[in-house]
Amino acid sequence: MVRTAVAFSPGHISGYFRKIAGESPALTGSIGAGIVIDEGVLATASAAERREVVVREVDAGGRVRSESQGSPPLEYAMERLNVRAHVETACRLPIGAGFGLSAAALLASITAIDALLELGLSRAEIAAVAHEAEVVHSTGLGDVSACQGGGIACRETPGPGGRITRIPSDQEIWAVSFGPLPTPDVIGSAEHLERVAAAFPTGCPTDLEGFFSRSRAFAEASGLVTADVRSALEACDAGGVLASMTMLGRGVFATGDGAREVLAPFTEPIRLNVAESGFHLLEVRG
Ligand SMILES: Nc1ncnc2c1ncn2[C@@H]1O[C@H](COP(=O)(O)OP(=O)(O)OP(=O)(O)O)[C@@H](O)[C@H]1O
Ligand SMILES: CC(C)(CO)[C@@H](O)C(=O)[O-]
Repeated sequence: MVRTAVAFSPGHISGYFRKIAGESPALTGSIGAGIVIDEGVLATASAAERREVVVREVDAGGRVRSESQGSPPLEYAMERLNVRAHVETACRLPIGAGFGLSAAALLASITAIDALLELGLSRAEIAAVAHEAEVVHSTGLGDVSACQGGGIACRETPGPGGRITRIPSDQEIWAVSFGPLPTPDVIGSAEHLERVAAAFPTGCPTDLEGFFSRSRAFAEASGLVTADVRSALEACDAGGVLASMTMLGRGVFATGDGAREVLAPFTEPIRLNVAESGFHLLEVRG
């Protein structure tokens, strides 16, 4: 039997953020808040002579919807750790749509590689490598920090070692995705970042409602709302449903009575729960 290690990381819906530029990738990141979600990325690692990554999007029944080879941030992380492995990732949520899947893929894959090759990395070391890969590849700023634990996570200082407060919640979250909004296009643009910085709300939320109100105010002031997102937000407002835009994706997330019904005419809503915990190893076989 081929020896494999399997790990999971939750994804993260960012509600609002502000880039904090430091002198190195480790000191660069974002502050802000988001929801760590129970859907994310499952990574399976096995021994290989080369660095190989297979990325799969699967449906609820586990059937493969799309498959591609390679993941630049993940190959960067393997290079940084000076290891070679074959990694397969699987996710049910769409990639690039604001569910923080690049961070989840990194955290799950590095955790699996660490167990497979018995590298002895601590959680903080796994998060540090994942965060560096995100920053270097402009695929995320605060998602790795958030996915170290569960809840509604408010990042008060940048980086995975930063100060984070977490509020647990058993409220269902409903999300719709109209398509990707490439993260590098936004976090690599000085103009977007200036507007995002000016839109940043003060203080950490103390409950889900406070998180939604801050996220929505940010989305409106950020200039990032697209026409399709606007239509869904207006429908939520008309139905008295708390909602905001997934950062960074062309999508909307909502909560409370009627959220599913209000979003259903746009496209099939996805049901999510607030995650109880962060990335973790599931098993080592063989
Ligand atoms: N499931 C995955 N498995 C492996 N690599 C991934 C995965 N998801 C994303 N990546 C890598 O991250 C890169 C950038 O992804 P991107 O930031 O657009 O996606 P995302 O993290 O889902 O979106 P967002 O940051 O907006 O939430 C992809 O080109 C890919 O290389
Ligand atoms: C930049 C970002 C919105 C991309 O998902 C996220 O990493 C964050 O909140 O910092």
